[in-house]
Amino acid sequence: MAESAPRRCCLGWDFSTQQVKVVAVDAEMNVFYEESVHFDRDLPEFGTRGGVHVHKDGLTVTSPVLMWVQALDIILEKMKASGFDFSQVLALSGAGQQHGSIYWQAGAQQALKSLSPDLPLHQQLQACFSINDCPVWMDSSTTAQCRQLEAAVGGAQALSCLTGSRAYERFTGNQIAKIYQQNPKAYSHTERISLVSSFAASLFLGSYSPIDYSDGSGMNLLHIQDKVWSQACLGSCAPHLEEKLGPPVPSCSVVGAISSFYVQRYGFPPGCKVVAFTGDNPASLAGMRLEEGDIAVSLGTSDTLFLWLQEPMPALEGHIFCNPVDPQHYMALLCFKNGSLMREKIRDEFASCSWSEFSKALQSTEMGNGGNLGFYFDVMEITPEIIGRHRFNTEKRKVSAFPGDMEVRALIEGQFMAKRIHAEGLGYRVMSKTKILATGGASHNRDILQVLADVFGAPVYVIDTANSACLGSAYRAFHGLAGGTDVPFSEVVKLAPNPRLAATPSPGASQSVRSTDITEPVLGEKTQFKAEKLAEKSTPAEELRCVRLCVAGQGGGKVCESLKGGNSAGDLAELNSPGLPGPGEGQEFT
Ligand SMILES: Nc1ncnc2c1ncn2[C@@H]1O[C@H](COP(=O)(O)OP(=O)(O)O)[C@@H](O)[C@H]1O
Ligand SMILES: O=C(CO)[C@@H](O)[C@H](O)COP(=O)(O)O
Repeated sequence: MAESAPRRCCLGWDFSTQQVKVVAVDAEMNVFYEESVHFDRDLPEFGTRGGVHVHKDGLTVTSPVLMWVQALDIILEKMKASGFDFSQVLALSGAGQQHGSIYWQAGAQQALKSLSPDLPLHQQLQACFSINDCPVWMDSSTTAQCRQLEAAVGGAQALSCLTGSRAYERFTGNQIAKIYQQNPKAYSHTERISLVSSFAASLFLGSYSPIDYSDGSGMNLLHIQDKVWSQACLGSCAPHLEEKLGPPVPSCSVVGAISSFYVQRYGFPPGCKVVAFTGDNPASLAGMRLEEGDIAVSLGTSDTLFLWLQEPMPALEGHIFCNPVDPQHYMALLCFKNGSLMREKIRDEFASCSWSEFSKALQSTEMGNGGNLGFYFDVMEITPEIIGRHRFNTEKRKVSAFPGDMEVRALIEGQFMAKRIHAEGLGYRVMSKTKILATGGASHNRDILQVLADVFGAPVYVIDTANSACLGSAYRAFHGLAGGTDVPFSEVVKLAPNPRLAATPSPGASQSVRSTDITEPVLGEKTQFKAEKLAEKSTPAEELRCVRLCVAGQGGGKVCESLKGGNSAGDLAELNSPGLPGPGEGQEFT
């Protein structure tokens, strides 16, 4: 709740997959206010599940743009009703789910500039969008556009060297290309294309906000070293794209002052600054004050794993983004689509729809799950591209089910094992000083964090606010206010509370790695090699391929010659690329 004594602060927003959230942070870096609006629960008229619409083809996934606008109206009204003192807000920044795109219709800029304080935003912006249902990060319908883009720039590795990633279906350039090809009329009526982050910033600015370098790196369009749009990529995706995107800016830029709409309707000070919004994962990096050598694991709608990098080393798996708090540096990211919604499904099937029953199942089963392994991908996974549930018993035979509690442990161990193996594929090594920083909704669950500590063999830390994207956005607002690039981010947030230890590896974790061969793929060193070896001994060919895909992904492989050099994450591992399955049918989350 807001306090009555005036408290100068910055606001941090997060427009994530399932909700809009906000925190207020005071000058001593204390969080003193939090609020959220949940799309499914608070805006049922939009008919979303998990904040999205999954279309009949199982691949197309969208969210209604007006739902996001209305969610902002609701959360601002909630803040006002609680007595929140908007007059104390010095600056604000925010984050958005990455990759999603918003299409502003010709004339929308004018509507944004002339907002009346007498009406909520959603009533005034109804006619501002040429696409009402926006593609979001869960979409995997643009394989054809991905292949076109890679071919246009000389292949997947060449695209990765240029933009930090090979072509991914959810990346915005490929989504824009699909809109242009399938709905050219809507494309030509579009005067501006925003990411979810820059769209949200535009709502506060009352004018189009530029895209920041860090979230812009998730589009397959930005030259991540030169920090300009790649003409080759733009040209391959759609005509006149550069003018529809506008020039990208450093992530710590002040993009303007808040619109008079907020001054008059809510009492924000007219000088309140808007600092460029960025992607939710980059914002989380800021919120957790990640340092080189640490690894962050975000357990939100998606699961992501990210680290700070000094030098970009783009490969065929994972992503390199411009760093949101230091324009000279980068971050590496792996994204797993089957995150919280997959855990919710297993919870509902095997733990009576209850997180406490889910925790009991983890407590009642042994580390290593007696040698039973499971990989669960109810929707087409991103890392690696695979679908289905794949369980292997102690004899390494594929089985169709486990007893309930074992199923829960197999899911969580399998999810973290995949994360460790894919991180190692990018060159990351768990070392004695490694800290894992956990965030996102599932980081509330201590039993899940214990498995994370056991699988990585490293301590897990959390911050008090599980929403590190909001927190990072407030910190970034302070950074922008203090002068952005001229001031080290670490200096601005030095008063922020340190992360708290939440779990340490259980005694015997390393013991069980050595003592039983089946736990090695889950807990041990050289995991990929051993998992493959185990599987080769006893698993039929098709299942072996599945294990390989699960544990090894598609391989990081070659480093771009031009980018070779020091890498704080260690040397990039050469993986044997096992090849990928063709795109399969997606499934609806239910
Ligand atoms: N106690 C818990 N144990 C495991 N998962 C949880 C728990 N509480 C919340 N969650 C998960 O957190 C998810 C939301 O995480 P959050 O980081 O807020 O997502 P997003 O930012 O993508 O909207 C929910 O889908 C839910 O499954
Ligand atoms: O696609 C990615 C990252 O590449 C996702 O991580 C989205 O950014 C969605 O974030 P959450 O809503 O799950 O936090």
